[in-house]
Amino acid sequence: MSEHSFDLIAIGAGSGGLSVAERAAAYGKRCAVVESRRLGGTCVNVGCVPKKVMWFGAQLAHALADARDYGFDVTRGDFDWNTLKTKRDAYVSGINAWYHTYLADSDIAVLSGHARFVDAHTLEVGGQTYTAEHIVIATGGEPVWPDIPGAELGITSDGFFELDTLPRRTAVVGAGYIAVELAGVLNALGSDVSLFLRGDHLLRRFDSLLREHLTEAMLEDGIDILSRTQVAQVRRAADGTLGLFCEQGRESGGFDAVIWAIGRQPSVAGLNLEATGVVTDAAGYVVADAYQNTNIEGVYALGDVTGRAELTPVAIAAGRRLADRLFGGQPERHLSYENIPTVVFSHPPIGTVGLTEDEAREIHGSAVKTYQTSFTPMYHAATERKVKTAVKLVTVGAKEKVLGVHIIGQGADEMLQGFAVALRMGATKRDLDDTVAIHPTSAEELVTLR
Ligand SMILES: Cc1cc2nc3c(=O)[nH]c(=O)nc-3n(C[C@H](O)[C@H](O)[C@H](O)COP(=O)(O)OP(=O)(O)OC[C@H]3O[C@@H](n4cnc5c(N)ncnc54)[C@H](O)[C@@H]3O)c2cc1C
Ligand SMILES: NC(=O)c1ccc[n+]([C@@H]2O[C@H](COP(=O)([O-])OP(=O)(O)OC[C@H]3O[C@@H](n4cnc5c(N)ncnc54)[C@H](O)[C@@H]3O)[C@@H](O)[C@H]2O)c1
Repeated sequence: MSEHSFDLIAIGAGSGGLSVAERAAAYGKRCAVVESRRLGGTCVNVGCVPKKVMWFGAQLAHALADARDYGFDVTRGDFDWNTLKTKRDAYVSGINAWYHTYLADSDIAVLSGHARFVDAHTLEVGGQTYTAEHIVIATGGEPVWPDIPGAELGITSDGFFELDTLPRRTAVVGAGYIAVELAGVLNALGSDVSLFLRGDHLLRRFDSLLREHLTEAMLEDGIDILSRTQVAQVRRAADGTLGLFCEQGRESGGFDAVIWAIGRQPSVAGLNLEATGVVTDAAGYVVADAYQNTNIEGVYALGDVTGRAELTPVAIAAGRRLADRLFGGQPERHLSYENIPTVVFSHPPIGTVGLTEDEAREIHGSAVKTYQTSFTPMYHAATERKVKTAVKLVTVGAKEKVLGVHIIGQGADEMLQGFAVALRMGATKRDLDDTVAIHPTSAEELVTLR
């Protein structure tokens, strides 16, 4: 095999591309990843990792507010954005560097540059051609910018991670994961945040219990939530601040930053997919079947570029399973996209897996039974600030098989994983009831629901 010929090339060294190449290499295959930017992709550089560091900072800000109630003589004092940003960026750079060493140690070639298909088995990167029997499109996605006058005055989540100072006033536009998470972080760290929703609710696809509790908590934290407000224009005022002009005639000014969090789109520009005949859908996502096959033999797609459950562990799981299937003698191995647990790192966090109540009722009608409770967790017994926790179980049939577990509240992020295992194994309400509670915790409410 020449140095330009591989068993497998992954385009994109993000969660998906790295995992498929890593697993394929473990089977003794000759692999390469192509990356035009930094190793690690969205999650490591402008996604989960730096976001979670900021979320920890925000959690600490909330804890500082509670500390006096626990007897500590502390005042909030100044917050130095630069300290947090510098430590966060150093942590991310450390992961980038670790990947370089790890890939070299794993005998996985890194081809730096933008990949462009020449044909289904040939790529051009930096003027050089490379061939592989198997090519995996794992190019991920990028933020959507609105097509309105003044859009360029705002930033996206990528720009959020470049901010050198904490904006005094921030407008966040959107209602999904990113809008909710960034609004929560900025607010906790001291920015005056307004959240502009196009529709009525944030996190539209989530269970209503989660939506309602989060809205209440965000309002309580001082975030201004403007629903049914479609931003039509951004203008810079004479004092340098930004103003939003909305279709509904509303105007809102004085912002130091406007963050577009209105969704993401697949990164397929410049890939020259036409040379392969690989089919994309109307939104540009690469169409892949349950086995990550595209319509062209030897070309696969996984992760965000396929538009399904855009989460890091999903891209990783799809990549590993694809390598197991191609090289590990497991011809049926593939990822089930059902019952994928997910956490929104809001304040408080949300953990959710399975069907929402509305989805379950649509499928199973009156066979659905739900259990729910809402309470003030013990942590807040001593604090003036009260943030509620709420849980809901969605079950079906006489055996009350659990179809959905929905949690919002302190610790929900760490609570969910085990319940996701139970749901995957087909747990019933009785199984939860028969599990002895852990006391005193919030999680015990899920095994004591009546
Ligand atoms: C702000 C934010 C927060 C998030 N938080 C979470 C979270 O908490 N938990 C979670 O599970 N998920 C989170 N996600 C989602 C997660 O980051 C993605 O689902 C995950 O990174 C997808 O992995 P991927 O491999 O499909 O794509 P990516 O990680 O996007 O990797 C694709 C890579 O391909 C490269 N590339 C693209 N085109 C080419 C080309 N033609 N040639 C060479 N290289 C190319 C890109 O530079 C990129 O590095 C978050 C996302 C964002 C934006
Ligand atoms: N904690 C996590 O795991 C996490 C965190 C961040 C992102 N992600 C992943 O990344 C994906 C993308 O996140 P996202 O927040 O960009 O997308 P999203 O799809 O979750 O939300 C996009 C939001 O923008 C709104 N919107 C769309 N066009 C608009 C417009 N013109 N004006 C106003 N609002 C508009 C939509 O109604 C929606 O609420 C998520 O779906 C998720 O899979 C995961």
